[in-house]
Amino acid sequence: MSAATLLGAQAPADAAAAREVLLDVRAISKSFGDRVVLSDMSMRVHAGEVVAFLGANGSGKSTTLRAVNGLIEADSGDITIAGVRLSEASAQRRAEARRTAATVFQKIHLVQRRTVLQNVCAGGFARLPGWRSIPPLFPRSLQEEAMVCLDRVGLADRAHDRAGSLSGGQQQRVAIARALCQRPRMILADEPVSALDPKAADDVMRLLRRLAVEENLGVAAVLHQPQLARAYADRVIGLRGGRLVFDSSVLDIDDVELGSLYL
Ligand SMILES: Nc1ncnc2c1ncn2[C@@H]1O[C@H](COP(=O)(O)OP(=O)(O)OP(=O)(O)O)[C@@H](O)[C@H]1O
Repeated sequence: MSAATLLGAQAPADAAAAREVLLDVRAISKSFGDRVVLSDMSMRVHAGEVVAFLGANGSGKSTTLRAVNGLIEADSGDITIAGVRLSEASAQRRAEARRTAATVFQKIHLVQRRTVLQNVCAGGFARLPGWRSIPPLFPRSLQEEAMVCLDRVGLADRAHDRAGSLSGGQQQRVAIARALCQRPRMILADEPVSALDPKAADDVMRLLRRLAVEENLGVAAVLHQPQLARAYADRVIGLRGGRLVFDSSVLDIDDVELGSLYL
């Protein structure tokens, strides 16, 4: 039995169809100069599911997530986040919608000399317009909320330690707590486990799956390990050369198809 099955059965595709759509990407394309890196890419993320992006280096996985979180803008196509169609929304509505999708990166970017709690509070502060840097003191209510977020990732007992004293896997869980402090509906994780050892990678993936199953968050994670997708995702999106190759329930896809992405 896979770890994901223990945490909650991986949903068949028709179950996902009945859930709320948190992210709807329709036919987006993106070029850098004359280089097309994403063509007609479409995908959805539903509440309560983990979607894994797989594909060789340069296949467009991160570009898709960046078009969602606003680090880049797609050249064409449509993105709807939490019911807000970005192309038709005001700049303020677009920013609000994008804040419902918190991003976690491979490079963890905690302020190492600050405490774990202060780093998590920064996620709550990021909800405020005009936020730039971590202030020395956070309001008590925000500290309490940050403690709850740390508890959700199993690190409340490390709240007052310096972030730099934690292991890589623990720091990634703190980064996820910081993302939770933004009160997202969805977590976009761009290679969240690529820098971690196998045990820490499992811990982080198990946490993301638990947040989906128990808290109804949507999770979209770029992964380089097909076996982690198989263990922890409900759906797998395969990309090759900026094009969607498949979008399947993990129950319907075999190792040959997964492996073919890397040929
Ligand atoms: N800002 C940019 N300017 C120019 N080219 C870019 C830019 N961002 C990405 N690219 C190119 O777009 C292509 C797709 O990149 P992307 O990061 O989406 O791939 P990926 O599937 O996430 O790959 P990897 O697994 O290596 O991270 C790559 O060839 C990359 O070099």
